Amino acid sequence: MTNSKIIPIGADHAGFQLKEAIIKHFTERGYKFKDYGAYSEESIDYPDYGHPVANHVQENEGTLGIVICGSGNGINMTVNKHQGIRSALTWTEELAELARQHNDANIIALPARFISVENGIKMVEKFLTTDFEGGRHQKRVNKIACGGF
Ligand SMILES: O=C(CO)[C@H](O)[C@H](O)[C@H](O)COP(=O)(O)O
Repeated sequence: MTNSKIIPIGADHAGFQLKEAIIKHFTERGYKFKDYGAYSEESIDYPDYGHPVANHVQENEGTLGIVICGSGNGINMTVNKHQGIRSALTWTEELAELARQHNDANIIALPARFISVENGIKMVEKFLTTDFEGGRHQKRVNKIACGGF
């Protein structure tokens, strides 16, 4: 993915600080974001910030998104309810890379309370710069959509 596409990002209060750090780091490197909030550490509900990111990815083919909450699970579950969204919860760079290479993930979900900011940034870097490998993985990804049931 080039850094010309707008990257939708959303987090709950637990992910707010990591979201801000990611936006700062990558904006300085020429990436552009659509920040769907949250905009502070005031307690709010993660689905309200995950759904807009999923909508953005659905409406903009080829876009990759970022969602963050405390464990990563709640907001990951939220975005995966959307048709065509394949969101991967990751906590290592290799998992972020594999999510793109093997699963063609279009959203990365980060567990802010269990990773460092540095690790979060490294995972996002891998996620945004790794391509789907296709080949044997394409037919498996096609089967995720449950079209055969
Ligand atoms: O959705 C979650 C759990 O799957 C996230 O980790 C939330 O950030 C967490 O539940 C928020 O917890 P809090 O006690 O309300 O800060």
